[in-house]
Amino acid sequence: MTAEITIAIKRLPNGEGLPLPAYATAGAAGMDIVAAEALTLEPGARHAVATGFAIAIPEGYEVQVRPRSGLALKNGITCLNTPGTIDSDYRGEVKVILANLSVEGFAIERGMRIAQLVPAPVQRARLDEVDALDDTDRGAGGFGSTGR
Ligand SMILES: O=c1ccn([C@H]2C[C@H](O)[C@@H](COP(=O)(O)OP(=O)(O)OP(=O)(O)O)O2)c(=O)[nH]1
Ligand SMILES: [Mg+2]
Repeated sequence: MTAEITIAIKRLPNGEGLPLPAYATAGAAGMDIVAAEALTLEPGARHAVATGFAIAIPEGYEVQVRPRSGLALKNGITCLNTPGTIDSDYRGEVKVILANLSVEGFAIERGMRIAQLVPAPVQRARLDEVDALDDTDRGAGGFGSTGR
């Protein structure tokens, strides 16, 4: 059993009767979250899907909203902004920005598991503005500069 953090969760009126996010298996990295609304996502469309809950993440952590591979592979449904970032100071409803990359419409049902939440520690940084950066072998080479 790895260390756990505690995240406060508040069920919103539109989340009444829905399961809260939960791990599907003992070793799951993500808690599955369900849709709090029903809609059909047309090909190429996107929608911020309601989840019916809000959370308060401890300072020093974020929660990532990640797609489910089954929906991606079978239906072309993904999180457009993956991984979505839930800030520790956000108190609004968690939403899942789903996009349909397939050529068929996809029906999202209320209660359907649409994404997963993965908490992660956050490393913040202070910027130190300088006139010159140190030299490296790579230098400014990037974007395929080392070949295929
Ligand atoms: O998949 C997501 C991504 C974000 N959010 C919420 C929580 C997050 O804390 C807030 C802001 O997200 P982000 O910083 O990614 O978006 P932004 O476009 O930079 O908005 P803002 O100006 O509000 O920071 O929106 C979600 O509910 N789901
Ligand atoms: Mg932001």
